[in-house]
Amino acid sequence: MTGPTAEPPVTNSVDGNADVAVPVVVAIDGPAGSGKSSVSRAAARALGYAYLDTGASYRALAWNLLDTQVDPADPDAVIASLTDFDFAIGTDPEAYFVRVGSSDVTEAIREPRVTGAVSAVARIPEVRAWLTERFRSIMRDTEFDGIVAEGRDITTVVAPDAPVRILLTADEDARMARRSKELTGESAAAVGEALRTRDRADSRVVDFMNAAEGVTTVDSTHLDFDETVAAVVDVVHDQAARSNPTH
Ligand SMILES: Nc1ncnc2c1ncn2[C@@H]1O[C@H](COP(=O)(O)OP(=O)(O)OP(=O)(O)O)[C@@H](O)[C@H]1O
Ligand SMILES: Nc1ccn([C@@H]2O[C@H](COP(=O)(O)O)[C@@H](O)[C@H]2O)c(=O)n1
Repeated sequence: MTGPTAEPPVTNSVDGNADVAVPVVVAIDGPAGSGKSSVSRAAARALGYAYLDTGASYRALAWNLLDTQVDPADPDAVIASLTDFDFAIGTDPEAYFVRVGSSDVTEAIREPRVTGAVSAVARIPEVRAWLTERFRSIMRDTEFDGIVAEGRDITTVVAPDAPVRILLTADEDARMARRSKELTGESAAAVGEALRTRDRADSRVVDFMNAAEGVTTVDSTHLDFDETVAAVVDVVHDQAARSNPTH
């Protein structure tokens, strides 16, 4: 399927064929609760692009391990599980889903038990390499004119050459308050602690707190949701035009 065209497709001069359109990759990283999933999906919709939630893939793997009673803290067992890990993720921002085998796990992967297990899985290098390959192939094969891919290492590892790279951030108080609003059954203190613990664990593996060279920071601490989406879309328009000045 092809999304509505909001941006002229970028042409590929790398292989010498200036007429081959390649999808524009918009890479977005940031800490937990910074708005990566919700803002990236809304920005993808506004741009007519696909949307790739890489964290959902790590979560799907963690869900599968819990479901099949494999210890997420046992790297050898986790690596062995990849052979049979059959997952699919929807990249149309209007029809997002995550499936493992025939189970729709779109909601289940957000449960605190999965969130609590995912960092252990994500620190295994073989898991990162396996998923990174999947992400690159999804980005390459998209039928949309572009794809907004969000996570922790998209600007630095998965797509360091993306024409648009953004660090989406917000201060810890703002992120905790937004997450608390969503998780009404849990105390603000518990939500805050879970968020801090996960960021601490994840940042031992990749740096998503500081913008790498060439990455534009969008700080949403004092922006509402729509203003944040607009700020991201503005960066895309500026940087895509700069990397493809003929359009
Ligand atoms: N600028 C904003 N103003 C107010 N609320 C926001 C803003 N940006 C995002 N939100 C809200 O903050 C919450 C967290 O956003 P989201 O789940 O997209 O973050 P995330 O970075 O993907 O988190 P995680 O990494 O934990 O999955 C959501 O309820 C979202 O609607
Ligand atoms: N590029 C990424 C994306 C995610 N992770 C790990 O997955 C966890 C869940 O991600 P969310 O964005 O859905 O919160 C996250 O805590 C990381 O452990 C990753 O390592 N790299």
